[in-house]
Amino acid sequence: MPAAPIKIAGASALAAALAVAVSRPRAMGRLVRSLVARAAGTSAYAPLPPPQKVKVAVCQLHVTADKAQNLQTAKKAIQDAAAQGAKLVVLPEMWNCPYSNDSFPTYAEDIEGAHSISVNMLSEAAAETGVTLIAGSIPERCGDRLYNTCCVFNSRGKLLAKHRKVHLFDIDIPGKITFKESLTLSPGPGPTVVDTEAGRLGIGICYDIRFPELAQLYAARGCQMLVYPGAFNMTTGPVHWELLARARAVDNQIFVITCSPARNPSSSYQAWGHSTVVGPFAEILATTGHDPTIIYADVDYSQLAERRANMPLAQQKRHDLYALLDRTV
Ligand SMILES: NC(=O)CCC(=O)C(=O)O
Repeated sequence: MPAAPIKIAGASALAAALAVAVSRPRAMGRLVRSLVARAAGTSAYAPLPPPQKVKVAVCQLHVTADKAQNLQTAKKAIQDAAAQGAKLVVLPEMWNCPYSNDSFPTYAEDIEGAHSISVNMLSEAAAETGVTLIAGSIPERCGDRLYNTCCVFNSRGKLLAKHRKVHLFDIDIPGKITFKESLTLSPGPGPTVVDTEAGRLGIGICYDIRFPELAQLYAARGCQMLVYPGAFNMTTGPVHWELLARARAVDNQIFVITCSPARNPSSSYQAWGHSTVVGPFAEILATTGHDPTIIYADVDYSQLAERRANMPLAQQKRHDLYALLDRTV
């Protein structure tokens, strides 16, 4: 049997490198760094967007069983936030459907296809208003699988990235809350770092916030802010929601946004609400209760360098001590 042809990704890259080396030596440096990073299995570090202040808007939306109404609500919130000067707008987890395993398959859309009414509305709204949009999440259908997926759009309405929730919310606290996302949803393949006009962002969805390693990885990749659309519940929400957001912020000296749906008494799942923006000293920059609202915060990325100079935790880490091995004498 003839051997299968081997695709050598490096071959075309080498040809490109030679052409660039001759005509543009500085671009050559960037290309080499990206090839080295690729060979090392890491992603190439694009230069960070310049330090900037960003007005963020966190939209705590009233979500109902009426999808068309949910789309209207989200669109109006994006427009209102932009009218207030926000440059980064965040929507909650599952803003286009009730948070239930019965609803996910019914409301799911093929995000990559041309006919996703949610994606089309989001893209148009981002372009019309000129905001960077972290579009909460919606149920995504891809082949025979469903995902809990967050789409990120730039200010021209281009889909920059999509994060599929990597840690599914399977919980059983008898008498309080039992929910199993894994009955209908599949976990996403991995982390999502996205360079936007509003900074380098690391995306997680709700339960993802419970896993500090994901946040650490984002911080190590140069993210300036972690954004978690979420819908905590009435049992864990009061105790853990703000604690987790502040923990991710203080551990990584980074900005954190959480964005929940408003509480809807007629829904089977009662969301905790309390959307919040946290600064890199774990300080609350903006927060709210459980009603529908938009909260705003002025995020100043220069505070990252300041806080990290005050306490250079990343340099002080004792990586030599943290392997998960017990020391034997
Ligand atoms: N939608 C979710 O992932 C909910 C997570 C949650 O409530 C928690 O306690 O964690």
